[in-house]
Amino acid sequence: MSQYEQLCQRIVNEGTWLTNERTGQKCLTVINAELEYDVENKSFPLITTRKSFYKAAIAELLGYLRGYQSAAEFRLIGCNTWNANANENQAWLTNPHRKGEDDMGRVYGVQGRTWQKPDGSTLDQLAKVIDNLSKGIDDRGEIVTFYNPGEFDLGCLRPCMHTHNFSLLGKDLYLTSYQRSCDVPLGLNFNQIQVYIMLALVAQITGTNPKKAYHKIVNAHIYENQFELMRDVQLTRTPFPNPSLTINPKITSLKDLETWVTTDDFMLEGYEHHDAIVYPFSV
Ligand SMILES: Nc1nc(=O)c2c([nH]1)NC[C@@H]1CN(c3ccc(C(=O)N[C@@H](CCC(=O)O)C(=O)O)cc3)CN21
Ligand SMILES: O=c1ccn([C@H]2C[C@H](O)[C@@H](COP(=O)(O)O)O2)c(=O)[nH]1
Repeated sequence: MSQYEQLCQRIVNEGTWLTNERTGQKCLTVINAELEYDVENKSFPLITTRKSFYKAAIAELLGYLRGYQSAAEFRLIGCNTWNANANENQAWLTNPHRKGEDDMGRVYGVQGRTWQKPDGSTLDQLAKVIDNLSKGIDDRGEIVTFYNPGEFDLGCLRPCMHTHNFSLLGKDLYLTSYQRSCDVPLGLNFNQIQVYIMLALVAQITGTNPKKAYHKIVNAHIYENQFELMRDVQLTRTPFPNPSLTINPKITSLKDLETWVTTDDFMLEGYEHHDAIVYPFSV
């Protein structure tokens, strides 16, 4: 079993059923999961016990790095994951801060690229980190955080994977990413790809060597309408070895990421997988 399936099995064996008020669903839940990705050896953590639509996960990350605020911008680059939270969640639809169709509000990349300061100016957390790492500097606060409790009412959802903390040891780059809440059948399929690529990409554009990425999850859950598919279908399958991912070496700056990079600049080799499983999504 790979670490992903081990976590799924642990939830099935040891989880506690909790009712989630926001979605009205019960979730089988465990607390504290720690995953590790070997970026140095290009072992790409892609789910193999079902087909992964990994390009959408890469597009979602690109949208965060660009500071997108609209589900329409995400759709244009091949990612449909924000349509429901932007347009179908009742609490957000009636929120006076919502700026109309597809607006997600001040979530994720909006915080990462334009954190509002008290004087009315904004702070670009990602640019600061990339600038420092490019100069070989780690001030022990190379952090990009999307978690801004003072602005939760300005966004459609609180960020789940909320903080990325980089560390430099000489030329070697590490990443520790923190996630408060994880939909293991759907969200984690995307989030593990994103943590891996976040380290690989930032290393590439800062001229450092990617080593390991550490992914720390607090609340890891399976929704009740996903449970049987997970236990009786996905967990009965044997995983294939991890595929490997190559990133276009022409990507060398944050500007490149903001302007011309697409999901075609991420090339996958050796992806063997079982059939697709369509898990229900709770808004
Ligand atoms: N309940 C819930 N779970 C999540 O994982 C989640 C949210 N809400 N809200 C915000 C984002 C949106 N995310 C999503 C949303 C949908 C898929 C999804 O449907 N994935 C499909 C394939 C999607 C495709 O074809 O592009 C899958 O089978 O993995 C994944 C992540 C992750 N986040
Ligand atoms: O990147 C993401 C974004 C969201 N999720 C999941 C985790 C939860 O199931 C929902 C968010 O609901 P909250 O009530 O705000 O916790 O979305 C994810 O796994 N990964």
